[in-house]
Formats: sequence, structure tokens, C-alpha cells
Amino acid sequence: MLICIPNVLTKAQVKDIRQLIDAAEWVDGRVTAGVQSAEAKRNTQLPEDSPAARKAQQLVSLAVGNNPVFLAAALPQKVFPPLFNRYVVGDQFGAHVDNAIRSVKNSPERIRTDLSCTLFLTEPEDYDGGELVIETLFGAQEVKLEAGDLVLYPASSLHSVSEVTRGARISSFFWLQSMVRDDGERTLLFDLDQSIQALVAEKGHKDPEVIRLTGIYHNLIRRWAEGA
Ligand SMILES: O=C(O)CCC(=O)C(=O)O
Ligand SMILES: [Fe+2]
Repeated sequence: MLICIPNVLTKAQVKDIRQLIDAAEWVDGRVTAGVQSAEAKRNTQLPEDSPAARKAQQLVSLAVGNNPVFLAAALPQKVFPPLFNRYVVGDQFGAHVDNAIRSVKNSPERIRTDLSCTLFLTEPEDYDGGELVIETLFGAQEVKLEAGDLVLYPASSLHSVSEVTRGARISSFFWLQSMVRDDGERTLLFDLDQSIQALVAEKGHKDPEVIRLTGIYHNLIRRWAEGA
């Protein structure tokens, strides 16, 4: 499932994060790339343990952790501390698939990357190019969202970032391990959750069908979730 989630950050939060990270020191983005993707990657990143990155990481983690659509779609078990990247004119990231396992710096924690996320921190009118192009079963999807919006997509997808030809594209990106590893099962759970929410709005929490469907949702989670 590929899903765009609007307003994960308010414009004021985007401004605060941009102030923090714009003033920091950026390094070659190949520091977190695998062997194949390093060849394809031309951008810069904030070092993961720089003070600015740590503060900005906290703000992004808090916002995604409080977003009900993100939680329902991702069913996160372990979330990689968000990273920050910047593509200036001429930068791009060629086609690649993200590494399957990522180690968290200075920690024994390892995360299986089930889902990849990009949280846009630049308004689309402020740069040309820089689309995130994700291959799906239904063809390539080009994603370029407003600042504060996030795209969540299976980390198994081939994806690329087109060359930036004007301005600069600054984003946060990260991966997560989901409680439900299988994308098809996770998508069914998300669809069921969203239908239950719509039914609750119409009929209330005491409606017998709402109660039964909520039970089915939890019993499917019980069947499919791992390591929770
Ligand atoms: O910048 C993006 O939107 C995606 C970055 C990416 O694909 C990566 O770092 O693996
Ligand atoms: Fe990637």
C-alpha cells in the first residue's frame, strides 16, 4: 500500500524543524547507503547523531507517533530514528530498493524495514524536479507533497528521486518495522479500520455491527501481529 498522509506536521512545526536543520552541517548522503544505492545517490544528509538531527528527530517522531492515520496504516513496532536529506540542483537518487535490515547507531537495535517514509519539509513550488518515483503494481507513482505531508510505501518497492533542477528539496525520511509484516494483510487491516471509523461516526460505538467488526479487527491483529 502506498498512502499519502496530509498535515503530519503543522506549517509552524515545519518552520521550526527547518530552522533547526538548515543551520546545521550537512554531509555526503552516501554515509547511510548500501553498496548498490551508494552508486545511485547524490544528495546530502544531516549526520544521524548531530545535535540538530537529534532535536529534529524528536519532533518528527512525536508527530508521526501521534498521527492516527499513520498508526493505523503502518502498525509500527520499531521506528528508525528519522533522518534528514537535502537535494540541491543536480542532486538525485537513482532507482534502488532500501536495505532490508538497518542498525540504529550506538544501539544494539536492528530494524527490518517493512515500510519507507518521506516527510516533505519544502513546499513544492519552491523547487523543480525532486519527485519521489515509486514503482507499484499499477505503474510508477510520482509523489511530491506539500510541506508537512508524508508518504508511506512498502520498503520492498523500487524507487528513485528525480534530479532537482531549481531550488532545494529538504525532507525527513525513515523506515519502520511493522507488527504486521505482510503488506496485503496490513492493507486489509487498514481498510477495515477506516470503514469501522466511518461506521462509528454514523452509528456510534454501541452499534452491534460496530462492536462485531471491531472484534474482527482485533482478532485479525491477534492472528497476524508478531513481536508486539
Ligand atoms: O528522499 C527521499 O524521498 C527518499 C530517500 C531514499 O529513497 C533513501 O534515502 O533511501
Ligand atoms: Fe530509498
